[in-house]
Amino acid sequence: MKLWWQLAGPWIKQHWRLSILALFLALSTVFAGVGLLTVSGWFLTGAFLAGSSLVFNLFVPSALVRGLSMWRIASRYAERVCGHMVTLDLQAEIRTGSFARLAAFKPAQLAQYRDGDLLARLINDIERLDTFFLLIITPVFTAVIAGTFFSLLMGAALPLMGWILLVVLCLAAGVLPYLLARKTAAAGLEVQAANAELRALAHEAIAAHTDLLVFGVSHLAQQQFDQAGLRLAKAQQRVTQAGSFGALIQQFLMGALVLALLWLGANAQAQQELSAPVWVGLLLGTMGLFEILSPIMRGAAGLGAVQAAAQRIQDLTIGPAANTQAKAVQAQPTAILPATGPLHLQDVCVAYENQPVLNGLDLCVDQGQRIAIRGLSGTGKTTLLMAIMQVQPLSSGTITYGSVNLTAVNSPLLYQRMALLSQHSPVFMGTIRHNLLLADPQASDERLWEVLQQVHLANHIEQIGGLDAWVGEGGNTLSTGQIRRLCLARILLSRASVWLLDEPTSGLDKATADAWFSNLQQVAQDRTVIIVTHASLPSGVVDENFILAGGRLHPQAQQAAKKNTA
Ligand SMILES: Nc1ncnc2c1ncn2[C@@H]1O[C@H](COP(=O)(O)OP(=O)(O)OP(=O)(O)O)[C@@H](O)[C@H]1O
Repeated sequence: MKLWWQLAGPWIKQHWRLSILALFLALSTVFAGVGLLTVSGWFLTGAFLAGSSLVFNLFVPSALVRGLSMWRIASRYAERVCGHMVTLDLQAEIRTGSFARLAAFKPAQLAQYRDGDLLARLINDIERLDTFFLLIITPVFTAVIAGTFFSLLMGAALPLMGWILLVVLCLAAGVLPYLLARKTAAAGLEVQAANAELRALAHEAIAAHTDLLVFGVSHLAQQQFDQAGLRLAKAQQRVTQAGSFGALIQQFLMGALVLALLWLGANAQAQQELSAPVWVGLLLGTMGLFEILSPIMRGAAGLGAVQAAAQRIQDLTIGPAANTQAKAVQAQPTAILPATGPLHLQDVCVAYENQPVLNGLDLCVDQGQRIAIRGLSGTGKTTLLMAIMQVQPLSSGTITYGSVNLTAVNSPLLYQRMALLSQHSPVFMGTIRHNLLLADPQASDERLWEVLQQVHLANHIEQIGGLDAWVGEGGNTLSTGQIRRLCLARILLSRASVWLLDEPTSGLDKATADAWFSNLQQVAQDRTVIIVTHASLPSGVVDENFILAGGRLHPQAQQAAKKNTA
């Protein structure tokens, strides 16, 4: 409950009128239903007895039956609409809030989670939370109010019957669901975890589908999937079995209650303490109350899963990773970053799990200068670019741009000044135009065609239908080299003053790569460009070459650079 409230509380406080309306409409539906059965029982018995000489007013009960049935229909409809508005809006609020917090994570924080698990948290777990309002809060609220009211009514007719009804309702709507919730807590946890595992495995298997086929190991992925599916099925079975057993006991209780009321009522009627129409009416009304009880049992059986889901969402949004992010955001001063200036790295150290990768690295790049960084695989070239983008935190040292320390600059401003083409820059599902406008939403079509020309992709885009040509998920209608060129075109559109290009021409043939590099000076104009590459560059593309080795940059003569990469 506490976990759920932490997630749902802010929305409910903001929309308390709608939430209370939903609860009262549920209560109104129960009152109409129970009232309808009570009056019907009273009416039918009274009408029957009227035929055998008892005087009975037929007009009032028949009008009540019609009125209550109309009330029940209208109230049920309004309750469904309102209840679903609450749960769906609440779900949307939690989902968008969680996504926004997740979007602010740095890649290293996101890397702590499997993609499929993140999806499971944002979809399955948030969906699971709706059970709490619909199957716990609403029926318990109605059971408490309608149950107390009806017990008082019953007690007014015959006190013992009222007490028995109250005790049985407490057992059926309180004690039994509580015990069931405790019994299914562990299995509920398992259901959510197994669901997440299944999603993660499916996600990974789809991503690695070709390799799994080529290596002939798809059966291993299948086995893992089967095991997770079996684990989920077993956990769900445990929840269902416990839930069914709980429902059975509840039915027994209800049956025993009906028998007790029949017996007590028959005695009271024989002793003329209770009229027959009132007795039958109250009995049927009691049976109408049972309508509230079955959702409570379903809700109680799913409470463990709700608890687990709320915990998993909390771990993501206010857990350690999110806290680090929140602290970083709080601590972020809003220094103004100049549009141009020298980029200066001083004594920069970066380590992964205490393993140093960059170790006292120094670099100074003037505005408009273009440099290339080479080095053996794994020496830390990507890490260096990530450190400049403030994506990878420094263990020590400083990075300044125009004399402003980058740690003092908030991310949106930093990303206006610096653009990164990473090794895994993605193409998003959508059109070519959609993918390009991400870098500059105001860019005209002429400008888009211009950058496509610069990356030697314009002809192909014309052939596939122009800027509105659709590229599939991850750009799967394009070749690897075409995807890379589209990402390059996106960078060329960026108005940032510093371009950080990690293996910009990977996947391109040498002629296209050379042509692109040769054009770089013209397209980059007065931007600072740092290129991480293993390729040999045509002469004059960069002003300086460096080798990254031992965690530091070492200047390299142009000629030596060519030999090194040849
Ligand atoms: N998130 C991470 N957690 C732990 N170690 C990491 C992480 N990212 C990178 N490393 C390690 O840091 C080292 C430098 O990685 P980096 O990707 O910066 O190398 P690189 O020089 O760009 O390599 P390549 O030329 O192959 O792209 C590698 O040994 C790598 O295993």
